Amino acid sequence: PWGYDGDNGPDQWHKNYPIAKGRHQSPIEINNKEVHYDRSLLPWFASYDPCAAKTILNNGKTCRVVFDDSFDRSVLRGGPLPGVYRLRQLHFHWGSSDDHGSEHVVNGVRYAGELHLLHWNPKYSNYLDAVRRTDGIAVLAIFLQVGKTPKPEMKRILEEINAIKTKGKEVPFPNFDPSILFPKSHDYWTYHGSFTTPPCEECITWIVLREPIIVSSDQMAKLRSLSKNAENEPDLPLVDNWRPTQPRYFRMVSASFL
Ligand SMILES: NS(=O)(=O)c1ccc(NC(=O)NCCCCO)cc1
Ligand SMILES: [Zn+2]
Repeated sequence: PWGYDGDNGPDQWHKNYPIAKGRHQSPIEINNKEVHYDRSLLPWFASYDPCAAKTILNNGKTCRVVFDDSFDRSVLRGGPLPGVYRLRQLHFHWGSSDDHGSEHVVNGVRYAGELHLLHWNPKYSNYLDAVRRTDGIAVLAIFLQVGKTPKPEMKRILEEINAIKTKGKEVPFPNFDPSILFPKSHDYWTYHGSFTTPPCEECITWIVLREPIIVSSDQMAKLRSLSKNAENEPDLPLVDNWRPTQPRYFRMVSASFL
């Protein structure tokens, strides 16, 4: 199966997922020189129900929090989106050290990690149908920057890490509103792209926040303490689960700010 190692890593994915060599792949480099300020872009809003949070799990590829998306309970709207999109899950990408780990890169800056909040368009009958549509999915991406004054709200997620150390572990994660993780500024870049892992479908409206959230080096170390193997297998650290940036081709990256 696909992974992030030499033999099954990003350069090999196209063998089983040809769209990985498509024209609308993610992540990408976001460079000020090539970004277009779009004053018609609206602010985005998240209205999340804390009771929609269900579980937190380790799937061997990332740490994921799953939400009830059986109705419009926790939604993202506004920004570049034509309507409301339902929150389905959030997960992280991180490096093996603090100097890299994000998927998007901003003016050459790599962050220690990246948080993705994945939402789908309820105009489609279910998530798997939305994945096949260019306007099916919206991902809100937030950079994790290592600093001295970490965001206390990250603690709740990192406290659960010990319970999901190995692949396949899943525990209840009730009463959590992920909007407490948001930075002050809602400034964002937006462009059309894809899943950053197989199946690499080009179904995502990306909303990448300009302002990172601050985490501590210890908090990043906590994420790196996860294992990609199952409980009874040799220990393999779950680190460097990020895809390198992909060609932008003829895509416009719009900015909501000057
Ligand atoms: N990192 S990312 O772009 O936010 C991302 C989110 C979900 C997924 N995968 C996913 O939802 N898979 C289940 C449905 C796949 C349909 O074939 C992959 C990458
Ligand atoms: Zn992701």
